[in-house]
Amino acid sequence: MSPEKAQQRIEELSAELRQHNYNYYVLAMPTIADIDFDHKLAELAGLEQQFPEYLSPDSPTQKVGGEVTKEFQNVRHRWPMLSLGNTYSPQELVEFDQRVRKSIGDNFEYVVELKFDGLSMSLTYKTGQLLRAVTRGDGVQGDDVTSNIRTIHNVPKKLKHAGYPDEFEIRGEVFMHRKAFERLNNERIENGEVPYANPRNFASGTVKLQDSTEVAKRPLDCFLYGLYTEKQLFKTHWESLQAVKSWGFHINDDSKLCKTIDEVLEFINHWDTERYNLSYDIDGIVIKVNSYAQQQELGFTAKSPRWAISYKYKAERVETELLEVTYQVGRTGAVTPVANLKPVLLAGTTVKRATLHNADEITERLKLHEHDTVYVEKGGEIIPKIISVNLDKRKPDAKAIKYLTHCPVCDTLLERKEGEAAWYCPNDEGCAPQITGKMQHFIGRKAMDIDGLGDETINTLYNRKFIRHISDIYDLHTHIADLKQMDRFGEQSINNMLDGIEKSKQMPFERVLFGLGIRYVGATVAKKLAMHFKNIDALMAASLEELTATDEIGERIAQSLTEYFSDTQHREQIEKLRAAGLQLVAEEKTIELASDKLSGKTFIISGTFEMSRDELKDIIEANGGKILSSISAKLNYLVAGDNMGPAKLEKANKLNIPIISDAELMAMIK
Ligand SMILES: NC(=O)c1ccc[n+]([C@@H]2O[C@H](COP(=O)([O-])OP(=O)(O)OC[C@H]3O[C@@H](n4cnc5c(N)ncnc54)[C@H](O)[C@@H]3O)[C@@H](O)[C@H]2O)c1
Ligand SMILES: [Zn+2]
Repeated sequence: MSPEKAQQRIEELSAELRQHNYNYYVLAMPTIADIDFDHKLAELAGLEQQFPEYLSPDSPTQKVGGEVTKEFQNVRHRWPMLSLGNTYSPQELVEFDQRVRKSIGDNFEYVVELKFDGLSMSLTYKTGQLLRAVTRGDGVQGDDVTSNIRTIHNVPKKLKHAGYPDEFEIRGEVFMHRKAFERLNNERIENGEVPYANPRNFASGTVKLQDSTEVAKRPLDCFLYGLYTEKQLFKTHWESLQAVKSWGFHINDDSKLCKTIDEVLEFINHWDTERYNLSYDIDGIVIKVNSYAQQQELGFTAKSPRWAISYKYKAERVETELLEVTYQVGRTGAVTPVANLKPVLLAGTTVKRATLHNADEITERLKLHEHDTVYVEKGGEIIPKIISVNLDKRKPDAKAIKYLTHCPVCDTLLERKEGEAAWYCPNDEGCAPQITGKMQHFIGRKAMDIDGLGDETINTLYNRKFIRHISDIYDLHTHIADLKQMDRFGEQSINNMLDGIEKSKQMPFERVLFGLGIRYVGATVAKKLAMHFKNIDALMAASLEELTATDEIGERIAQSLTEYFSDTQHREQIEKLRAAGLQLVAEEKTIELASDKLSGKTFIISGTFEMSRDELKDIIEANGGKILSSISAKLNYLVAGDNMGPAKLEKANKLNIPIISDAELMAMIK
């Protein structure tokens, strides 16, 4: 390769890899497979070695790929958080072993550990208490995400046993178990949100959330695997692992001491198949020289230690033919493309379909053509994914696949909102899968929970034209004679169904609100809205500003609500539900603590608490206190929770305003 060509390719690869780093670390939405990323990185490293004059100090080969964000306070790491060299080939592991032997001789051991597929976290403890949790960031500085990490059950907030140093840092991996991932991702799909591709991305996206009460709802776990102390306490990594375990840290028990590289390879072989039996994803094995003295002798490169390496498993990948792309319309009207494949065996199961997520996946990322030969991969995920197209096998006259312009069911022109990935069918009152989907959502367990009425019955009743709208469910009792004529619909089942429907009229307002299926209004949001606005009329009358001023309601939800309520058909539905006797007013919570103990006092509530801010506000007002809208000299108390903005804190300090916790507030009214 000529130097000009090399320089050009180096620049090209660097730019591309930087973009992938951003997608992966910052957005938690990577667009290429790890193995392809690693191949490109290896290609770049090779070129830089051959043409060192073009090696830039900020090349992706020289720096950890992540970055810090503006949303969190940035903290400098006491010890840089580096990456790990990696390989997919056993031969290269043998070469790694030879390099180590050349440097430190033959008298050493390895510790082999599972490589958990999550995001790395540095925890600092002082006098046995968790002081700080920081992401790796760019390796030099990370984001302070302490209040989010505090929600993780397996991260000790306070250590029980003595023996630990006064201050130390411990590093580990934060991850999400596959089961939790599936459950939460399905909820996202139900709420019309973009699902995450795998548990790693979900964990990574969660740790970066601004709201730790939301983080608390998404179960994360954490394995610790590295102790850092000012004074060296142990001679080996293995000893330190045993010690931190006795201090109360969650360490993984599958780690092993190995004397030879053959033992290491055996461990790798064992976990190649055994990993599918774990409840979480691993993407490889980490091999570390055990002795700290020998680690020091080996030292570091700019980006990773020379005393460790990771062996990464190739995700199982097969080639097959794309038969056709079909489309599903969900209850929110989102149109989801699905790739129908020529059946092929992959990781023990026959694969016939793969997710395509959205239009960009077809026309931008994969640029799919009719009858393309595609590579399908199944990582930890359940639903396989098309990784790329084998261009060599594309027929020259193959036509590019175009995304639909019209709804596959009702033929309405599809719409896409700015900044959103999905196309929607806007015909929500006339498009069959949207109508039945909405009714199925309404009767679902988390909404009206109607006994005796299931998804299949909804379909049948819809096809028989008994129900077209949610409100029609409450008219079913007028059709008993007709219902009895239906196949497999006996008197008993009809009675059960009507009983269930009657009972649902007592479901609280928040459930009804969730049941309406307004886009982005999940169960939690519905609860917040019900608590804040108290009844449907106040909610329907609320302006965008009033909505966004509500605890945890952002622009996107507010917009969706105003749009929903501006539709006359939706308003008619609500009136019918009201006439049927459903609960459209929140139950008044009796606040037993009511008193005048706070009368004449003013408060501002900031940050997140165990109870919602609205609940706290109600308690303050019920006891005679007043809520102010901004910090001024008139303010008596700032009630501060987790994650309060630094600006507010600074202002309160400047004005010398007492900052109290929710517990202190409760003590004031006792
Ligand atoms: N697909 C993409 O777009 C994309 C983009 C950037 C990076 N990546 C992937 O990420 C890799 C680079 O990421 P990286 O720099 O975090 O390196 P890495 O993931 O290859 O290895 C380092 C990390 O491993 C983790 N780890 C898990 N178990 C561990 C254990 N037992 N001991 C020590 N560390 C352990 C730690 O978080 C550590 O930071 C690339 O090789 C690539 O596969 C993919
Ligand atoms: Zn439609």
